[in-house]
Parts: sequence; C-alpha cells; structure tokens
Amino acid sequence: MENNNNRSSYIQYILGVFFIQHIRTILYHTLYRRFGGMVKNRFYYIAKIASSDAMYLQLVEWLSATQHLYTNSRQVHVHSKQNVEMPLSSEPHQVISIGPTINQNEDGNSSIKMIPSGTSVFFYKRHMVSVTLRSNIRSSMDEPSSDTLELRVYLGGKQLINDILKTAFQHHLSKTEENTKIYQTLPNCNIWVVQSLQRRREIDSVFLDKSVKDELIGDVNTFIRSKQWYRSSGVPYTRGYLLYGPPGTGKTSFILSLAGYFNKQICIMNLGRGVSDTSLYFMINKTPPNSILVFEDVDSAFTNTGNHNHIGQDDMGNKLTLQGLLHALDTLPNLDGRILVMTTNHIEKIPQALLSPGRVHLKVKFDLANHFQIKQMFKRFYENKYNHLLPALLKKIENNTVSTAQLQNLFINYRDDPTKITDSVLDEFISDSVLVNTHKTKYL
Ligand SMILES: Nc1ncnc2c1ncn2[C@@H]1O[C@H](COP(=O)(O)OP(=O)(O)OP(=O)(O)O)[C@@H](O)[C@H]1O
Repeated sequence: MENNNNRSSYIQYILGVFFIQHIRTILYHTLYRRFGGMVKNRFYYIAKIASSDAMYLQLVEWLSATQHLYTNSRQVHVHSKQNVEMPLSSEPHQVISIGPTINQNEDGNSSIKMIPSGTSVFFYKRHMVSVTLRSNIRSSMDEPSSDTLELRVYLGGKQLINDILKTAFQHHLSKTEENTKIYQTLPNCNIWVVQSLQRRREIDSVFLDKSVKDELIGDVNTFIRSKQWYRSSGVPYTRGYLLYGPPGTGKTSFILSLAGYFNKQICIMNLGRGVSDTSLYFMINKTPPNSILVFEDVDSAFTNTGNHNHIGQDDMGNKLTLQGLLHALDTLPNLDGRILVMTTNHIEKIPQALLSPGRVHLKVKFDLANHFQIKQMFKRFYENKYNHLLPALLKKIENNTVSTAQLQNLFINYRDDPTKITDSVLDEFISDSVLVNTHKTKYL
C-alpha cells in the first residue's frame, strides 16, 4: 500500500516537472518571439557578408589592420587571396577572387590577414560592434568557400553599418592606391592573375639619363591627354614603346615606376610560353582597365623557332604566329588607350613588321651606366654622405662599361661603408662586369 502511494507521488512529481518544463518552454518561445524580436531590433542591426562578396575581404583587411578585436578565441582565421581575371567571360574586365591574396605590408613583404574565429568585439564611433566569422567546412578544395562574416552593431542605427562598410572600402582603396598590381598570364590558361602587389616605385628611384626619362614620361603624358584628338582624327588610340638594351639597365624598373607615376597597373605577357593566336587575342582583349601591357623579352618568341609563322604555341599545339600577333595588336578596340611596352636585350631579333611606326611609336635605348647615372645612384644610395669618394670612382669606371644593376650590387655589398670600395675591389668589380656584359651585349 505504502509502495503504491510512493509510486503514484513519484509519477505525479515527474508529470509536474514535465508540465512546468513544458509551460516554461511555451512561455519562453511566445515571449521571446513576441518581445525578443522587438528588443533585438531595437538594440542591434546585423549585416551578413558572404565570402564571395568583394566586401568580405575588404572588411577582413580593415579589421585585421586597424581594429583591436576583443575575443577569447584561440583560433584565428587566415585570409589570403588572389585576384584573377575571369576566363572566357562575356563580361569584359570582370575580376573574380579565387583562393588566396597575399597583401604587402609597408616593407613590401607579404602579409597574411588574420582575424579570430567565432565572435570578437570592437568599438566603432563609441558603439559596440561584434563580428562573427562563420566558416563552413568544404568537402573539397574545388567547392567555393561559403564563409560569412556577421557584423552586429549594438545600440546604433543602420547608418553605422553603412559607415563601417564605407570605412573598410576607403581603407582598401588607400591600400590599392599605394601599390601597383602586377598581372601575369598563366601558361595555357586564358586568365590574368594578380601575381603581386608592388609598392609604387618612385620615378626618382630609377637612374636614367634625364633626356630618356623626360622623353618617355612626356610621351605617355601627351598620349593619355589626347584621347579626344585620337577619337576625332580616327587614329587608333594606342601607343607602343620598345625599351631595348643590355640586361640590368632598368627597363623593367622603369615600367614599374611609369605605372606608379601614372597610377596604372601592369599586365605582363611572355609570348614564348603557352600562348596561341586565339589566346593572345583573347588576353589582349581582356587586359584589365587602366593597365600597361608589357611583352617582356619579346625577342625570346622569335628565337624559339626561327620561323615567324610559328613563334610559339600553347600546350594543345595551337600556334602563335607573327600574323596573329600583329592582327591582335592592330584590330582590338582600345577604349582606354592601350599602352604597350616591349622590352628586349636583342632588338636585332625582332621582325621589322612588329616595330613598324603604327605599332611601336618610340624606341628607347637603355644603355650601361654613364657618369651621370653613377653619380645619381651613388648619391642616393649613400644619402650624399660620401660624395667626396665620387671623383675617384668615376675616374675608374668608364662610361657604359657596367650596368646599373651591377652597380647596385656593389653598393649593396658596401652599403655601410663605401670607403671599403678600394682600388682593388673596384678593379675586380669592373673586370667581372665587363666580362659579363661583353658576353651578353649582342644588341644593337
Ligand atoms: N637604371 C636603374 N635605376 C635603378 N635601379 C636599376 C636600374 N637598372 C637596374 N636597376 C636595378 O637592377 C635590378 C634589375 O633591373 P631591371 O630588371 O629593371 O633591369 P632590366 O633592364 O629590365 O633587365 P633585363 O633586360 O634583364 O630584363 C633591379 O633590382 C633594379 O632595381
């Protein structure tokens, strides 16, 4: 009897607990739904940004560079990304992000962006903001990442979210403006890839004869300003340059500084590797806007086969021919005004057709260092502290015997103390350099 009583009070107790739990759940859900949403809407706004959105990386970049994130997470999310021009897209100049981009820091070194996984908090305009990184595990590397970044602004208006996004965008712009993007084609792939972001190179950091520098900068400047003239006169809005001369004389460096000076990007193509007539046409057509197209070591294409009807090919065996190259250069529309710069150590190997006045408007020789360049370089390198050593140096190094790259090497080796560049050091340097240059200098 007592046992039965115990059992029924036990059942009653269980039912009671169950009933109370049930009522609590119903009350919780009803109240939460009814009032929680209201409270939530009053207290915070959320913006969700998918990793496929361009804004995602801009935010990550800004957060990791400028915000001190409070978090107890011991896990960080690493971001790097590469911008790739969309292959075979009907939309011109579309840029997509696939995989990692390595950003560069002040020193020009690569830096990878990291922000903590989970939720972190920071303060923006005196408002608390939380940022939650939700990452979904991908089953394979081919599957696009579907991470999201959730931005939650507490006790602030929607405007605050707008402000944060705008600030991140401005930050991104300022970073991009400090750098020059270097695009390259991948062999056998019809895509432009951002190969690196280089800190803008100052024109003054390239030591050239003043006349050479002024002529080139002046010409590009006139070209950029003459869009209307080209339109009204019906002349194709293109400008072609050939920079030729021995290795290490500053051709590539000058292109980089030119791009920085005119706030342009650089697209480098190597005609000798994995390019066919069709892909060349496609890639020139897809050159990202506001960029300088560069055919580096253009002679290499013409030494590959010795046959101008077959100057290269892709992996499928599709040919690149001189006609195909000329056709692409002559027929593609140039809304932006195409600037093409070709470089070579062997001008004599380039067919005249490619150098015709409609294709190459200016040929500029980059020669071995003359005394003007040596002086400029020495003064800049040693910050005018050792100018008294210059006369002896110039007496030893004759005009046009060593390259600026070789000189740069010498100065780097003695960067702390140029007084250690003794006569015997100089003699050895000059004879080594001359030996190398006479072997390589088979250009006109
Ligand atoms: N005129 C110059 N002014 C400043 N730096 C130079 C100059 N020439 C060469 N250098 C330095 O030497 C190195 C190689 O130079 P760069 O690649 O510009 O030469 P290049 O003429 O393009 O050579 P190549 O014909 O082999 O492609 C770079 O580190 C660059 O900074």
